[in-house]
Amino acid sequence: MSAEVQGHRARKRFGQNFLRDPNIIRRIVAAIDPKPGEHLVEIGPGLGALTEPLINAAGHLTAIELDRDLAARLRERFPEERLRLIEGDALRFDFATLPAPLRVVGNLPYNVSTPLLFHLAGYADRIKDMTFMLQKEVVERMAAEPGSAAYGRLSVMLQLRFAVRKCFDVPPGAFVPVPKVTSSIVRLTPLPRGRYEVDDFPTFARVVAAAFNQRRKTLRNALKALASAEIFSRTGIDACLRAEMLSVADFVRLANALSREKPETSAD
Ligand SMILES: C[S@@+](CC[C@H](N)C(=O)[O-])C[C@H]1O[C@@H](n2cnc3c(N)ncnc32)[C@H](O)[C@@H]1O
Repeated sequence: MSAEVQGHRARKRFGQNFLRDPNIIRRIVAAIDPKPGEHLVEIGPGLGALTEPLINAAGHLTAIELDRDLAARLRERFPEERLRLIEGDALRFDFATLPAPLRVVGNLPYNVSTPLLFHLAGYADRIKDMTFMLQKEVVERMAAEPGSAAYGRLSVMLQLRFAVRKCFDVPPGAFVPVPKVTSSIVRLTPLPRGRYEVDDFPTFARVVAAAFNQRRKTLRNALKALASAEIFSRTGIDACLRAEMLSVADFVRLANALSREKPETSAD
């Protein structure tokens, strides 16, 4: 049976685990360090454990909540001039409609955390930073370096645009209902413009996905359908390596060589 928290029945399908440990809440808010006048947006405010101290520090907050009951409660609790509440799915929300630079925060619903991170990565230009609580294992994959077992598609796709830093772990007992796994706080800060120049993003995404889809294979085999031997020799990337040995810069080089090789599509 699902747990009842402050008169609300926690919904598993919305990934609801509410923070209840005041020390952890204080540490998260201190890690975010909100300043008056900053544009903060919280994803999944829930019962407002982070929302209230964030509003107190920043003066105003935008929040996106999918659960109608929780949205109604938040509307009752906070006046509109303090909380702009958007009732809807953060996965479909156009973050370009909010003022930049944005500081994005949240104890994310774990069931949609990866697609949410990919969605938000598309707005990196408008983001000052993002501070999230996620499953520890996901945070380790986000921050992983080449050569480690945790390094994969998520690491490369996020590190293309952000510096990723794990802040601290949060034990299951800090939440109600108590989750099965440990969580971590992670900070993502957009990299300076021009750090990596990707010619064609879909090609980059395709190469990274294909390389890690068969991560035990060599690049030659995993990318058989995409990259010729000539591409490897031109980029100086050893085709006998596995994907996990390639840095983000290597993937960018490989993808750019491939997109430049594509036949020009004629206009007529
Ligand atoms: C892990 S709970 C965190 C709640 C609260 N921030 C806390 O720390 O106690 C995740 C919250 O995200 C909401 N949520 C789930 N999926 C969502 C989505 N796609 N868009 C926006 N909010 C979502 C849930 O209803 C829930 O309130």
